[in-house]
Amino acid sequence: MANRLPVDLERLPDGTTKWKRSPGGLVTALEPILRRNKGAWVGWAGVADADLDPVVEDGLELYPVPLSGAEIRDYYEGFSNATLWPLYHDVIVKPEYNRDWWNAYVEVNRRFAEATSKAAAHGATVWIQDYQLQLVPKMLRMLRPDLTIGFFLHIPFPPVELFMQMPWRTEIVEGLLGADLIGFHLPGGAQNFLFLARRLAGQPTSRGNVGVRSKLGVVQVGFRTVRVGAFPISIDSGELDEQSRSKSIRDRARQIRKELGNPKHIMLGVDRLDYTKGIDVRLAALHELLDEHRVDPADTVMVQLATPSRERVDSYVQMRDDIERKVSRINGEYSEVGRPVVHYIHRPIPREELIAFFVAADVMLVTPLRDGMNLVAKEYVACRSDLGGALLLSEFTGAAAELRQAFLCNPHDLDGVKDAMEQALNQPREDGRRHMRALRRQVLAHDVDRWAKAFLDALSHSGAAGPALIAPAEADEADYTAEDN
Ligand SMILES: O=P(O)(O)OC[C@H]1O[C@H](O[C@H]2O[C@H](CO)[C@@H](O)[C@H](O)[C@H]2O)[C@H](O)[C@@H](O)[C@@H]1O
Ligand SMILES: Nc1ccn([C@@H]2O[C@H](COP(=O)(O)OP(=O)(O)O)[C@@H](O)[C@H]2O)c(=O)n1
Repeated sequence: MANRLPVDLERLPDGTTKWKRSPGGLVTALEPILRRNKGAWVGWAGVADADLDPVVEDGLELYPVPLSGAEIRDYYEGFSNATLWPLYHDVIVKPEYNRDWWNAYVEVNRRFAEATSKAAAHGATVWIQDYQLQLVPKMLRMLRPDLTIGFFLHIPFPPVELFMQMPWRTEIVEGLLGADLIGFHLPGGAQNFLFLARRLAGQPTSRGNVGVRSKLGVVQVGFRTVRVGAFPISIDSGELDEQSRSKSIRDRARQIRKELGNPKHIMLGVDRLDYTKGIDVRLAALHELLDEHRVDPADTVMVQLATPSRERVDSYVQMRDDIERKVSRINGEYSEVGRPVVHYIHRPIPREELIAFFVAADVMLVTPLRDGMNLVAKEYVACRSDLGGALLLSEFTGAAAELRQAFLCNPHDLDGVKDAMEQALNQPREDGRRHMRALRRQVLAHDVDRWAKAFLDALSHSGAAGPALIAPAEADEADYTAEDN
């Protein structure tokens, strides 16, 4: 179950409807998993007031949950994306704490819990995805104690000092504790959560370090044991590797280079248009490198593919204006007629076209100020069987914990980003091949199947379905406390 179905319903001008792929990495990651495992997907169809019966679409069983226009405003755009999203992403913009939005969040979470309670067979396993649905685990457990419930958070779980701003912090922690297993991308998020479970919910927890896909943390909630772990998500890397080797993609990649004027260097950004992604940072870096004659506008091109996202949320409206102003300033100062330095596309791009761009690009720009994982970084690597290309990667992405051979940068340090960009543009070919080989080893070995298997194996060994992985009795008495620290 996730806020969005893997497809959005599109209403066409002639009154008919069709389904189209919905945006974001959560769908990229989960769609192939569900397809292979024959599960049902409960979620919103992406438009207001679509009260639809369950459907089978392209082999996937979908259970649409309706949202009214007011709920989209208050639950989705409001509490999910103007409160939780900025709070969990280091308060890059100021989170808004609005009581009406909170009430809508509770109400919609209840609707998701009820819809799932009706759809799930006796004793089924339910996997709840992401920050929009943090109250569902507890609500669903109350409705259906027979279920095994997992929860995975796709965005960062914030440091305790920031989470404590949340007026409904205890309700959220208690909501999550309804699950048998709570997964985060990184051990740090799991550890932040364990601290809050002690501090806010007053539950005893384990104190040792959480590992990656190992050494789960434990929260004792009455007679129930809730496990907490780190499971970095990934992509269907084998499939992408294969697709990117096809003749049609190779031909299209060559054609893209030609259409861009066969420049010496193509830099590429691929993101939802979101202030967390640091699109402004890479544009500022490029602008200064051009000013300092460290990048030559005659032989370098940047392409920014930006999927429209959350377009009615104020901070997104402002950010779009800022990005578009930066793009036109660079082009105004450095482009020639018919040869822009920055190509900016604010539309969704077909999947095959995107893969061809990955194959064509010499430097991939991934510069978020904060990102739970960032699947684009992994997709680029999976598409480079030729061992060409370079990845510029922000340290503040989940992906940076695994992709250590990238050109890592701190997006808050503009000089550092500029240096890393320049190095990536000019790296010697043999060094590039060595780095890309190592990156590919990581991404191809740790694919999305492995992620899902690690999570679901841990879930099947927990809660209603089996014995504790770390039995409370095994833990040192001193490891358990309900007091603050
Ligand atoms: O549904 P939207 O509001 O249009 O947003 C799209 C999705 O964005 C977020 O994706 C995250 O999940 C990725 C996969 O785990 C991860 O790589 C990335 O760092 C996250 O930002 C969001 O978490 C999803 O719920 C949204 O559907
Ligand atoms: N213009 C774009 C931008 C991203 N995407 C896809 O959207 C997903 C983004 O995932 P992500 O984990 O990097 O970031 P979020 O958008 O989930 O925060 C990737 O699978 C991209 O390939 C796209 O299809 N078209």
